[in-house]
Amino acid sequence: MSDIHLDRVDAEAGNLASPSDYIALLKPRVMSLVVFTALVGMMMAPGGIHPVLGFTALLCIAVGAGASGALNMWYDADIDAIMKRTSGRPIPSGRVTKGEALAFGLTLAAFSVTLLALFVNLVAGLLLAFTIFFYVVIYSMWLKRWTPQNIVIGGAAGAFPPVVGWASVTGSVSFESIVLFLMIFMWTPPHFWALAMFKSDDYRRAGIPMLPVVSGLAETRRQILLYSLILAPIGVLPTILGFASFAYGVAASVLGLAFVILAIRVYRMKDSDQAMLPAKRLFAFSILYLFLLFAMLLVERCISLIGWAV
Ligand code: HEM
Ligand SMILES: CC(C)=CCC/C(C)=C/CC/C(C)=C/COP(=O)(O)OP(=O)(O)O
Repeated sequence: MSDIHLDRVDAEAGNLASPSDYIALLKPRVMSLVVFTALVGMMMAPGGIHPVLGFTALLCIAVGAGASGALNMWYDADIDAIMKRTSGRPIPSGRVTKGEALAFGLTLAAFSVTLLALFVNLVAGLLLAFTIFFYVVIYSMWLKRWTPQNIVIGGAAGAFPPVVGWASVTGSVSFESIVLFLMIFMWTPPHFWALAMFKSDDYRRAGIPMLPVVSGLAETRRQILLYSLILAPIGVLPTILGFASFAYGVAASVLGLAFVILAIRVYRMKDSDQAMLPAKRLFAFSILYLFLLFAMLLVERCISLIGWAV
């Protein structure tokens, strides 16, 4: 029987997809922070945008991010079925066929890019298209299965959303939006490798060359600390470069110090440490860290807009 026929047999065996399965294809929890960073990029851009256009732009970025998640799950269906962490996802569990996920992702990608390009501006539309392409083709189809540096380069896909948000307002890429890109780009390796440390058996079973699988836990711990030491000062760049307040700089410095302290605790872990609490703590803190940095930038921007309006 053909793959598609088998897929259909699975789906008709009582595993029919529900709307929540299609929502799961969008990776909503991961993408929520991605879209938040895009909102901050949009709000920090000079000049402002009509609320309707701003909402449309954010909707397109959210739908585009979801589309990239669905296309990532379509392509990764084989390894997702092998890894415990992902085996319950809609495609490996037979609730959605690969063909349905592919059609769903392509439709959402085409819709979001076209709407953003026509309703907001072409530069933002092209940047969104490139981000989707980078995540689905460059990262998921090529880097992820080829090199232990997969998430370092692939991390660029996750760092583009604030650049797309900024371009939605200005129609261009600026030095400040590149700084926002850098903050996420340098954040991604410690964010992900902390997780990969306690999920390395999954990746080994799936044959994915993640750093802990290829170079071992000691090298992974070393690189987590290295990237964390680079990330901490980059988080303070908005103040250093004059587009955030001194108060933001102090808070970002404290958060960066906390990030480095957690990374040092990971670095000091023993290979025999099965619980891997320091790695789990760093992974959880990495999400809070990025959210707090971008939330502080957003609050500052809103205060300045209100102050300007009053
Ligand atoms: C190549 C870059 C990235 C990789 C390889 C990566 C990898 C992962 C993985 C494997 C998970 C666990 C997800 C799960 O088990 O369902 C995760 C969780 C998460 N990631 Fe990342 N991530 C990346 C970039 C980002 C970016 C750019 C953001 C946001 C700006 C982000 C935000 C999150 C959030 C919020 C979670 C927690 C989701 C949950 O609680 O289920 N990630 N990441
Ligand atoms: C606007 C737009 C297109 C935004 C996309 C932003 C983006 C690329 C975020 C990265 C999210 C992520 C979990 C990557 C890991 O994929 P994985 O396949 O390594 O993770 P998995 O194993 O959990 O599927």
